[in-house]
Amino acid sequence: MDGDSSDDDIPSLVPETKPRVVPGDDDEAPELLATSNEAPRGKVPITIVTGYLGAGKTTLLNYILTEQHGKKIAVILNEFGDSIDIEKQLTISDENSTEAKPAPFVPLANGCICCSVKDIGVAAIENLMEHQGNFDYILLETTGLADPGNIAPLFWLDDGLGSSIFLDGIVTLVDAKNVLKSLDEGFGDEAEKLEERKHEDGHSHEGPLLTTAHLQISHADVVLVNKTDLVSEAELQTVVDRIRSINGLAKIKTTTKSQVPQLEGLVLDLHAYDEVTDADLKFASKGHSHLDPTISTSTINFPAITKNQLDKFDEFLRTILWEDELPNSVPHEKFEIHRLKGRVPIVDGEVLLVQGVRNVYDTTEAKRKPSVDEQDTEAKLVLIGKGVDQPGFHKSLIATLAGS
Ligand SMILES: Nc1nc2c(ncn2[C@@H]2O[C@H](COP(=O)(O)OP(=O)(O)OP(=O)(O)O)[C@@H](O)[C@H]2O)c(=O)[nH]1
Ligand SMILES: [Zn+2]
Repeated sequence: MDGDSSDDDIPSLVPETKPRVVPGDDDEAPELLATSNEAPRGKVPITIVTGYLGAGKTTLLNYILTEQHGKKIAVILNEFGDSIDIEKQLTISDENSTEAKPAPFVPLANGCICCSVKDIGVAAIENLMEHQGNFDYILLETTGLADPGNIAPLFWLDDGLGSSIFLDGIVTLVDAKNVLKSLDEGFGDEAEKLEERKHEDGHSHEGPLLTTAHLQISHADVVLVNKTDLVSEAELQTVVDRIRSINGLAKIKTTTKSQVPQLEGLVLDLHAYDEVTDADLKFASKGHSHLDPTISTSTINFPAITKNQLDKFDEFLRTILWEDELPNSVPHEKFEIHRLKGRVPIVDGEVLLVQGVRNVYDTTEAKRKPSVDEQDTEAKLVLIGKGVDQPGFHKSLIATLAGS
């Protein structure tokens, strides 16, 4: 397959500067955004809080706004008056202030500031950034129907907002009582739309339903299974197992009233888009249940690659992420990748870390740990999505690396 692939387009995988690659429109040459390889110091981290209608997102943010956690957090709620409690806080804060309200940002007693906007648009965040110094963390609640895969690249990419903000991770709230139904049928209007679409297309054999609930779980770095008070132990376990089978990489915690046992690592400072630890990937590779017919997690294990194979490895990533194809014409069923993480040791070199969300991906080199053990010779690529558990992935990767 070397024939028509133009070598000029292959981004360097030996990053003095970190390549961040975005596919252009179909006929455009891909755009390559160079960024510095430094930790995102000086940038404000943002955690996206997503989850289905009524799952407990606002309850979580409310909880954080009133907790004493010693952090200055800016909370952006996507709907004004979304929660009565927040409204109350807004009112109280306004009363305390003598000035005309410089809406929409309201300082709260514990050092947080709160903003309520209809649109989670870029403008709200730019407005917020003018308050820089007043806070050191941003939490953003998306609407219940949001697809986090579309939002994440907004903050992950280095142009525009990404220069002052970095994406720390995605937290998905799940309603323990309703999530299984949402996964099987969609939710309310969505169920009807999905049903309609099926009829319009005339594809009754389209395969299993991909709902918003799937998208929110497959992109999550942390899943909080909330409303545990409404289900039995056994039901809760079923829910957790189903979520685990969809997303083998996410941390899963159960909560009532969105009361997370700790913020650090569960809502804040997730580092989901910069670190790729061996432990994360090992965990993901364990489960092979197929409890969900639509989305699953799959791991490709392969030997460490050589420096000469870096371009080939990148070709593999580009082909699966941008073209939804397996290179080397390996036959396959249709697939769709939502999230990707990998650790790929380079023989006599560093370890390549790979991050992907939908068709955007990023590679960085991490220093090898001094101890030489198994993780230095084994590479792992974890894929979350539709149809990612086909043996063709492994076959195609090995063939591509071999350069045939
Ligand atoms: N029983 C029970 N109710 C809960 C729990 N957590 C939240 N609720 C209630 O569920 C309702 C919805 O919670 P919200 O926090 O507004 O949910 P949301 O995800 O922000 O909802 P939308 O913004 O409408 O998508 C509220 O009435 C909450 O009080 C819980 O653990 N158990
Ligand atoms: Zn809400």
